[in-house]
Amino acid sequence: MVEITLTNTKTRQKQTFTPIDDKNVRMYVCGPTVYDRAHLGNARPVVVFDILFRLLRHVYGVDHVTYVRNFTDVDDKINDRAALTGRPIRAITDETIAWYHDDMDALGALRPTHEPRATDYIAPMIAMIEMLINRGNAYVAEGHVLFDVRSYPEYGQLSGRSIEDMIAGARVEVAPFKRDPMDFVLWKPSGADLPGWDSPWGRGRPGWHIECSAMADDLLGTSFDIHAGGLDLQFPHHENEIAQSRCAHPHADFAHVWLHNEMLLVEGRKMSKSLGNFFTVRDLLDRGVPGEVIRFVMLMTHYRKPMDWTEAKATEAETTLRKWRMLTDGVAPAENPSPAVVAALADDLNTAGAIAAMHDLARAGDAAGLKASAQLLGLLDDAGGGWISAGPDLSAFAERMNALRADAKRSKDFSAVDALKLRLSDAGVEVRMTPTGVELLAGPDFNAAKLERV
Ligand SMILES: Nc1ncnc2c1ncn2[C@@H]1O[C@H](COP(=O)(O)OP(=O)(O)OP(=O)(O)O)[C@@H](O)[C@H]1O
Ligand SMILES: [Zn+2]
Repeated sequence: MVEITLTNTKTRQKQTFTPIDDKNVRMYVCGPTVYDRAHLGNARPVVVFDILFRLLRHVYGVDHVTYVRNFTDVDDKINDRAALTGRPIRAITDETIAWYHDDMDALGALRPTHEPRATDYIAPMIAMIEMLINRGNAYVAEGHVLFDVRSYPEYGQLSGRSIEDMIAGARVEVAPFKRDPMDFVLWKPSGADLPGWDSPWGRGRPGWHIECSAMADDLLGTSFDIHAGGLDLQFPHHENEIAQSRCAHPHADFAHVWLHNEMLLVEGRKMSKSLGNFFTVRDLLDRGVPGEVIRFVMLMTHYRKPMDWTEAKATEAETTLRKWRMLTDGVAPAENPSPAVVAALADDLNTAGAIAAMHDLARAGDAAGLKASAQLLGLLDDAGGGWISAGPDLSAFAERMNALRADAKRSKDFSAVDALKLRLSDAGVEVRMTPTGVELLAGPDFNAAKLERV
């Protein structure tokens, strides 16, 4: 069996991955808060952990991996959006979830096994909060229920900070009813104009952190293998999830391995909705950047390193994919992906290493091996609609060439034909004259940017 190593944020070490139950490997990834289109930064964890999902399915079997990624469909950002637009909350969340599916499908991400909506899990959240109150880890104050961080001595271990450091470093809301500034909300009261559910503490709604704890517990159990998300969630979100789940189930250990992807940056800063420095996945797709290219660009950087989106990377990705498509067109994939590619992925998801190994396969002319390996990474998939085809559409250029040739035959001046031929071949397009007309073919040096200027 392939040995997988992963960098566990909890231990700060690269460790051999050993599932609790190799017949059911379980992973949870924090999903989006659904009030707006996903930006390119939001797509990074989706693509990165899709690779992990695919690798686990490859190693343990397609039916032996359970992947849960939630939708946070109750949140004050959603309430604000509803108030601003006058639209019903459910219309906003349904529409955003449909967009999310469209956009992430376009990136070739497999749908997780379960995609729970937080609002379908209010009862388990209330049950967990009651448990925390009963065990002395939470208290009721002014219609709120708060988690008492001082009741959990291990609080801060995931991010490796003391409570004092965290107070100093975080902009915590110091509500008068909190015993400690780090205490966080499990439940809060809802006025008549806000979504709310009946609870032992009156009509209200859950805090964000308890949502993930309750959904993970319900769908994966109290101890499971992997919990993942963006690095921006490590503190406080994941720290709080651990505190809630470990206190509610003291004999279980919640997630064994914690994985965090680094951020997608724009000029050195995290791409984020709040900073306003974002563009959406849909913006790129609508501009004609294929989802496969976006996916490839994400995979060019290791998930634990920050990355930028650049046009140069997109061009490099597109050129490589075209080359590989041409090489593998009509070729059946090998039975197994190349061991070098699998080994790179198994080494803490070294996707850049996997790409390098695929370049080696391409150079060696192993088209079947390349195709099987690329498909393990969700690339060169025959099914993907709107993805890069085997070659560019050159029909307009062929027409232009045929028209010029017809003119030239009459005028006996072939200079315009020759000039076009030269520009096409400079863009990597082979020009073949046949008795029935001209045939154009993108060669291995095909360059889309140059073709645009022909
Ligand atoms: N710039 C980024 N790079 C990588 N991952 C990101 C980035 N921004 C958000 N994420 C991740 O996207 C996922 C969805 O998170 P969420 O819907 O809460 O986004 P968000 O935090 O609201 O976005 P923003 O920070 O822009 O408001 C999380 O796993 C989060 O870590
Ligand atoms: Zn979460």
